[in-house]
Amino acid sequence: MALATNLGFPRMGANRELKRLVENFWSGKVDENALLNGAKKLREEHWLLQKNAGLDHIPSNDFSFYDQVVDHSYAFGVIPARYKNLNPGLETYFAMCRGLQKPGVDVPACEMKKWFDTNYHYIVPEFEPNQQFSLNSAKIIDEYNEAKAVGIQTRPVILGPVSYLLLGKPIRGAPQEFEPIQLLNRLLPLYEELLSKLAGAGATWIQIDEPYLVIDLPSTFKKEYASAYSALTKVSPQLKILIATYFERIGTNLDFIIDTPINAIHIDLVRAPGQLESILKRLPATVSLSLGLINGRNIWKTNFDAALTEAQKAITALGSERVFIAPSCSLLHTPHSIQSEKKIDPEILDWLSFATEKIKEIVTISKALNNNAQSVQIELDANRKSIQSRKTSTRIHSTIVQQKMKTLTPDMFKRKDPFRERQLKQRQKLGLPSFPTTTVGSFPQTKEVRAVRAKFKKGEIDQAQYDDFIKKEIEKCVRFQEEIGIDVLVHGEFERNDMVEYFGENLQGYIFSGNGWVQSYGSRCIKPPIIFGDVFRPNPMTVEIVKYAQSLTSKPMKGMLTGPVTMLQWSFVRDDQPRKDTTFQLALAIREEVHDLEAAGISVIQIDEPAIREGLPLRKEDWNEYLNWAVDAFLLSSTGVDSSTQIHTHMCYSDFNDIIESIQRMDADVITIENSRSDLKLLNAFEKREYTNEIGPGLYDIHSPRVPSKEELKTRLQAILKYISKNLIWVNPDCGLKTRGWSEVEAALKNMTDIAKEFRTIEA
Ligand code: MET
Ligand SMILES: [Zn+2]
Repeated sequence: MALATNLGFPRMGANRELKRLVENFWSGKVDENALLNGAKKLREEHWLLQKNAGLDHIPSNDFSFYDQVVDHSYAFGVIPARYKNLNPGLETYFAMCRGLQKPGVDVPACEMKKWFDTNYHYIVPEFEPNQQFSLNSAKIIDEYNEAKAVGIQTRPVILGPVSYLLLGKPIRGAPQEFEPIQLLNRLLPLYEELLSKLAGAGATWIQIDEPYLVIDLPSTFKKEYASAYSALTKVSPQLKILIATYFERIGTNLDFIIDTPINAIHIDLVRAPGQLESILKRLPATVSLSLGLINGRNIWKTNFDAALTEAQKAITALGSERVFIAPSCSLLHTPHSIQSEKKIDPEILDWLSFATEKIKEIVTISKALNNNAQSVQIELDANRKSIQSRKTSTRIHSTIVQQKMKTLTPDMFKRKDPFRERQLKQRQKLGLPSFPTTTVGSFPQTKEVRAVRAKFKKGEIDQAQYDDFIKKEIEKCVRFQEEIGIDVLVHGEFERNDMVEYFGENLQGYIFSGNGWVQSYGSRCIKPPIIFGDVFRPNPMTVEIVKYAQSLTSKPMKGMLTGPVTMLQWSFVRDDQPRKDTTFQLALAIREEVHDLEAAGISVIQIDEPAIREGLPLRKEDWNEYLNWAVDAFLLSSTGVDSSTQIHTHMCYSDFNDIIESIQRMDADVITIENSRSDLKLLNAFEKREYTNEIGPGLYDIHSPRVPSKEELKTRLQAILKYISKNLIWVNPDCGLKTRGWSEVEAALKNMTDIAKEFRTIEA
C-alpha cells in the first residue's frame, strides 16, 4: 500500500486565528494561557482535518508561534547571551524574534533571513565556538502527545542537525576559522536524546528535514551526514527516520545519506521531476521513497493523470509498500483552503487547490494507486475536466500581449546615457544636498487606514469618500516629511493593501483570493495574487495619486512601483509557460507606467525589486540563466526614460556579494538596501567590486518597534562611510514603514534627518 503523507500544514488557521492570537498576546489583550489554549485548539483542528481526509502520516511540531527554526534554537538551548537575563519562556522566545524594549531592557531581535527561495523568513541561529547545547524537548513531545490524546499518531517533524547548523551563523567576534558545522558532534547527543524521548512516547516515524541536501555542498559533507545519520538511526529500532529534501534536486548529495541505514527519503518531484529515475535506480532495498508530487509552493490543481504516471514508475521499481505520496514540500507555503473563496470566478476557482484540497489530492492519488482507479473514478474524471478546462480556456491568452512581446528591441533594455552622465543631469535637475534623505516608500498602514479601505471594499463608503480620505493621509505624510526635512518625498502608499496585490488589481491576467494568506514572517502573512493569464496594463495605475502628491510640494516626489521580478516572485504564477515570459509581460506593463509617470512630471521613480535575490535558483549552475532574464526584465521596465529622470530600486534581506555584477547591470541610479539587521557585511559587495551608482544602505531596522538613537545612527553612518564614498551615499531606513506606528516613525525619521544634516556639515 502506498501511504498518503504530509510534510507540514499551514499554521495560521482558516481565518488567520494564530495571527490574531499572537498579536493580541503581544499587545497584552490576552494572557499566556489564552495564547496556549488557542494554539492547542488550532493544532487539533489541523490534525483532525488531515486525519478525516484519510492521511496516513500526519505531521506534528510543524506548528510554531513565530518560526520553526527559532523554535528549534530554543529547544536546543541556542539562545544568544543578550537574551539570557530575560524571563525564560515566551518573553525570551519572542525577544529573539522581535527584540524587546521595556524598562531596563533594550535588546534587538535576531537576524531574519529568507527560507531558501521562499518568501518565508526564519530567525537565524547564532552559534558560539564553545556552544553549549541543552535540550528542552517540551514543545516537540507535548505536541506529539497532544495529537495522540485525540487519537492521532503523528510523524513529528524536526530540522536535521546538518541543515540546522548550516542555517546558522557564528556569533559576532567569533574567530574566523570557526564554522558552526564544527559543533555537529556536540549537538548529536541531544538529537539522540530527543529521538529516544519521542520513541519512548510512542512515535514510530520521524521526519527530519535536511533541505541543505538540495544545495551545492562540498563532497566533504559526506562525513557530516554519515556521522549524523549513523548515530540517529541507532537510537531506537522502533523509530523510523524519513529524511526530507525539498525545493530542488538532491543530485550527487544523495551519496551523503544513501549508505546510512535511514528508512525513507523524500524528494521534490515538482521542482525537480527529472531526478526520479536516477534515484529509483540507486535506492537501497530497505529505503522507502516519498514522492513530492503535489506542488507545495503553488495553488494549481495537480494533474492526476501525470502524477499517477510518475507514482506508477516508483511502484514498479520499488513495490507499493515502499512508496509515499506527498506534497513537494511542507504546505506551509500555500493558503489554508479554497472553501472560503466566494468571489473568485467559478471557471478559475475550478483550477485551484489550496492546502486542505491538496491533502485530499494526496489521498485520492494514493487510493487510485492502492485500490484501482474505479474507487476514485468521480474524482479522477472531475480532475481531468478541470485540467482540460484550464488548458483550453479563452481567458488565458491575449493576442495584444503576444503581439507586443514580439516587438521588443535591444534598445528597450538600456538607458540612453551611461550613469555618470545621467548623474550630472539628475543633479542639475533635482538639486539635492549631499547625504540626501528619503524613505523606502510606505508610511504606517494604521488601523484607521485599513478600516477605511475595508469599508470601501464592502461598499459602505463610495470612491469619492475613499479617495478623499487617502488624499488627506497623503497630505499629512507630505507635510511631515517636509517638516523634518526629507529631501526626496514619497506619498506613503496608503492606497495600497500590499505592494504586489495593488498592482495586480490594476493589471489584467491576475485574480485575487479573498482569504489566501501565507505566512511571511512571524504573525505577518501575505496574500499572493494569482497570475492565471497574459498580463497587461489597461490603464495608468499610480499616475493620478503621485501627481496629486507632487502638487503638494516643491520637493521631488518619488513615484513608487513594484518591479517585474518581485511581482512574479510574490504571486502564485502560471505553470503553463516559462517564468521568464510572465516576467517580461509584467516588465512591459511597468515600463508603460514609468513612461506615464515621467510624462506627468515625476522625476524620481522607484521600482522595488526586493525579491530579485530570492528568485535565485538554489543550485549555482542555474544562476546565470535566471539572472540574465531577471535583470533584463528590470531593464525593460526601467530604461524608457530620459537621462535626467532618476530611477531608484530597493532590495531587502539580501546578501549581494555574489550577485553584485547583476545589480550593477540593473543600472538603477540609486539603490536602497536592507543591511541593518545583518551588520554591515552586506556592504562588502559594494566596496570590493566598485559598484558605481548611488546607494542608500538602510540606516536602521524597520522590522522592530525600537526607535534608533541619534548616536546609533551616527555610528552606523560613520561605519557606512568606510565602505561607500560619501558622494554616493543616501540616507534612509532599510525598508518601508507600513508595519510601524506613527510615533515610532516620527521619532526615528527625525533622528535620521538630523544625522544627515549633521554629516552634511562635518563631511562638507
Ligand atoms: C519589501 S520592500 C517594500 C517596499 C515598498 N515600497 C514599501 O515601502 O513598503
Ligand atoms: Zn524592503
